[in-house]
Amino acid sequence: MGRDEVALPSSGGGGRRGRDAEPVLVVAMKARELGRKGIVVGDRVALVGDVSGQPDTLARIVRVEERTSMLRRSADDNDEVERPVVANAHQLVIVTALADPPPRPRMIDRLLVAAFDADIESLLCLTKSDLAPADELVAFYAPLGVPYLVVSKGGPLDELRERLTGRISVLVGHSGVGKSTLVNALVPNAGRAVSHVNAVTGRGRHTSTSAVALRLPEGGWIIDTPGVRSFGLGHVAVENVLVAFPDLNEAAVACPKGCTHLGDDCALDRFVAEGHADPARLESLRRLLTSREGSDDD
Ligand SMILES: Nc1nc2c(ncn2[C@@H]2O[C@H](COP(=O)(O)OP(=O)(O)OP(=O)(O)O)[C@@H](O)[C@H]2O)c(=O)[nH]1
Ligand SMILES: [Zn+2]
Repeated sequence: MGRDEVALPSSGGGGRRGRDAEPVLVVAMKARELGRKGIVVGDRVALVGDVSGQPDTLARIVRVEERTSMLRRSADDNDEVERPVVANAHQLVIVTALADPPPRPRMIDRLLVAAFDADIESLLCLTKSDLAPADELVAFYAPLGVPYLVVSKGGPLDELRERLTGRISVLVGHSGVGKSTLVNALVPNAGRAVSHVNAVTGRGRHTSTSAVALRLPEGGWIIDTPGVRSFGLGHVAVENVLVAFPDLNEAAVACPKGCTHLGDDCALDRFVAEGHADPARLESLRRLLTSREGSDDD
């Protein structure tokens, strides 16, 4: 049976001191009444029992509050069974090195699709700016309007901090991109504040994925997803990508039923040719739609 760590808001409630204080971490297990309902990192839960957080105490999770968002992935692109990754996140921070390792635009595209599908914001965090310029990558993503930040080891992080404060942010990035460097700079004492939360899915079975929630000193959480190396997108419907393109979405009513928006009979081509939308936007939309197919860890 899984045990989860739950952070209690520190006593003092809404007051300033309350917000800045360290939360109490309570070890809790899912109550039987919850049945098959899974609990994922970021979930807000109701506890009963011993919530003192003292060693060897155990509380029970009796309720999972309604989620404001759910970042999901599927095992692979042919699998339509979606698996929850993080609940209630506000943004997905895609950490990409500008060099060493080189950027992988297809992976970035796929992560953006997952964020669109979850209806959460994205932020491109471009690291290792001492090794390569950001211009090319930034230009590539400009039509999508995704905000970005350029950082380097030892450099200022004010802007990033500002975007993270008071929010729940999921950090994703491949090995070596500098994610740990970033996390250590953002959360001094990361070791102490670490909250290991096991993702429990489906029938109470543990997945191999475990995420780590770290509380930011300024308020807010960053959720590191070390086990999530790839994001299968088999569960993402075309419509869920298209809604992120309001400038094109309306024109799609003229498309044939079940249009993939990739073929010759797609109405979006004419819409753009007639000057109603930016061709670069359609190109980006199609790139994202295409990124959902094929191998997912490229
Ligand atoms: N030149 C340069 N090197 C950096 C920068 N940030 C991190 N590194 C180096 O890149 C290497 C990988 O950094 P990590 O922070 O461990 O990367 P990670 O993404 O956490 O990688 P994993 O731990 O494998 O998941 C280390 O040798 C860092 O010192 C940077 O801005 N510039
Ligand atoms: Zn179409």
